[in-house]
Amino acid sequence: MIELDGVSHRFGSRVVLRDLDLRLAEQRIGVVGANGSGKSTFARLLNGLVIPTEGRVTVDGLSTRTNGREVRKKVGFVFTDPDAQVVMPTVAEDVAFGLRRTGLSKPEIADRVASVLERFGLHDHADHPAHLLSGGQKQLLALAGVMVTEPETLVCDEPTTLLDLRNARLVMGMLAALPQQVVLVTHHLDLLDGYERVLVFHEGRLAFDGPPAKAIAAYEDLLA
Ligand SMILES: Nc1ncnc2c1ncn2[C@@H]1O[C@H](COP(=O)(O)OP(=O)(O)OP(=O)(O)O)[C@@H](O)[C@H]1O
Repeated sequence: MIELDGVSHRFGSRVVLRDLDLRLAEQRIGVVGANGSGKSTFARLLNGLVIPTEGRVTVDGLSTRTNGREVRKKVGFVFTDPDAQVVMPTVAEDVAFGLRRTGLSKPEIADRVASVLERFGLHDHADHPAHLLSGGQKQLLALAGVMVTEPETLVCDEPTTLLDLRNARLVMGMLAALPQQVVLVTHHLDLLDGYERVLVFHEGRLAFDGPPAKAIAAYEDLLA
């Protein structure tokens, strides 16, 4: 369970998020809002990539400020651009990278990597250079690299923005099938169909918090 208590965040003198008190318990949570409304900053608070200048974020009681490493084991993060995340020469090595400090043996790592590559449809590419994958395959690889660490929550910051329709569907299909909690930041409101809860940000404030249809109506009102 991720909780935010009295959270505000500023970059320099600029307040980009204000007064957030939230408990994120639902399995599928969407995050929408205009450019610059604070969505990415909010997403990054959830696993300690950003530490709030006021208040605290905890994951199962662990503070992102003091327990960043433990928190990041529980909360995985997928960036918009997989090139920010894909770091090793081959597909299999890249997935194994996330397991390097887990104390797992080499055969255990190889097993886990093989099963994740199979699940994400990348098993035929295990020894291929990661940089030669298509955009959609790279995003799947980034997702596989996070999922191999078995996080309880996956935070995705516009993971389909750079993808064509086919690849976006592929990635969304994989996300939809995950048993884990997913927090999805997106500008594509149709992706939030079936989500339990949608947070609408506006100028750094939480302007609406509720089911998708009402959230989308609230978002449209804000933009009108
Ligand atoms: N590292 C940073 N240093 C300074 N200002 C930042 C930094 N990151 C974000 N900001 C500012 O914080 C505000 C919120 O940015 P954020 O990226 O959270 O918004 P967003 O809703 O995700 O936007 P978009 O939809 O364009 O991705 C913006 O005004 C942005 O310029």
